[in-house]
Amino acid sequence: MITETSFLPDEPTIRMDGVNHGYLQGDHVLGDINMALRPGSFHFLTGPSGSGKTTLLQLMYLAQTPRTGRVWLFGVDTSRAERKVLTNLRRRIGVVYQDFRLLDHLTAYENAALPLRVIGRNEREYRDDVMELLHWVGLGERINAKPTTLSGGEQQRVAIARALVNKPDLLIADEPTGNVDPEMGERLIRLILELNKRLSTTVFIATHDLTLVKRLGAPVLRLENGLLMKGSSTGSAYGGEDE
Ligand SMILES: Nc1ncnc2c1ncn2[C@@H]1O[C@H](COP(=O)(O)OP(=O)(O)OP(=O)(O)O)[C@@H](O)[C@H]1O
Repeated sequence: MITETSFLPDEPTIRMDGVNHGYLQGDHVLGDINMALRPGSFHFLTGPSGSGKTTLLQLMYLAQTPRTGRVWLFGVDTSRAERKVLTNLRRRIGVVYQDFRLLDHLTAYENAALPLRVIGRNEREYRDDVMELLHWVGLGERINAKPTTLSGGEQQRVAIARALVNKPDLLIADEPTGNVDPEMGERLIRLILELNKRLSTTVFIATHDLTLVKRLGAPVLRLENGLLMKGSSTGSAYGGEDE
């Protein structure tokens, strides 16, 4: 059993060995996923609706445990780690959920600042950073608004700010531009790219937006029939460290 997190900089940020997962007896939403993401890499994940993108992301941020196979995070085999270690690993991941998961009783500012509050940071230290981030995602005028009064796109931008506020080592985003116009979508992805370059954050983004993917030119992995393929639908099965 692993009881503490040691930092292993040369290890992939995330590695999956023989991961198989499904929900109903006999189904295989994901079959034999083998992959490794290098620290500081940036990937898009595409695939038809229902191909298992959200499932794969949930396995990455430990919201689900694979039926078989292993998930390694920051060099730690999560199947052998204690709960306390898993909590610490999880805190190094920023997640943008497809359904946002904002807290309705908190303002946009409070929602975005939540990860910092949870780890006990002093508001005086982080207030300016959170405000700057909210301005950057175009919500400078809406910092005191509650989620129920925000549009879908505005809620999505709060969710992105919340995922980035802690400068995570790994950012996982499920359709982060699904509710904003193309211009705002590109601006948000460029913000994430900046984080990727400046802080070497590893980024993994599931999206249907193939136009955006093409324009940004980042490597693409594609889920098809339960397998992870490189690039387009004609690409080869993905079985190793990314280039
Ligand atoms: N909690 C669940 N219980 C049962 N089946 C589920 C559950 N979650 C997902 N599934 C099924 O697993 C398959 C993959 O779903 P998933 O949401 O991972 O796909 P996706 O590629 O993210 O889809 P989309 O692009 O539409 O969001 C689908 O057939 C879905 O119906």
